[in-house]
Amino acid sequence: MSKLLEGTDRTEALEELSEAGWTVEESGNAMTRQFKFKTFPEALGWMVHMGVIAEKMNHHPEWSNVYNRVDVRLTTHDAGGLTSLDLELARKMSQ
Ligand SMILES: C[C@H](O)[C@H](O)[C@H]1CNC2=NC(N)=NC(=O)C2=N1
Repeated sequence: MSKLLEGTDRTEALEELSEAGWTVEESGNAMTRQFKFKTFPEALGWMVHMGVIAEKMNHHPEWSNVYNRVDVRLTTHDAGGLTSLDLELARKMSQ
């Protein structure tokens, strides 16, 4: 099971991801970002693409889609907070 992020590793990683548009929830246990696409098919295609990646990682986002928007929340349920898996998936989503 992945360990919770702590200390400077956590601080530096979350600073990097905040520059990529991610926001850490008040609890500190999850991070969120909204993705906007030109069309619904584009948003759906991105979800399918990221869904394959998430399944390969065995680490799955909490997400919702409205037309061309996808709202994503990342947290590691098994650990009860943010781990390196959340960072890895956030980086892949942010490419
Ligand atoms: C049994 C299975 O490995 C676990 O439930 C995996 C699946 N995907 C997961 N995704 C996320 N975000 N957190 C988890 O703890 C998690 N655990």
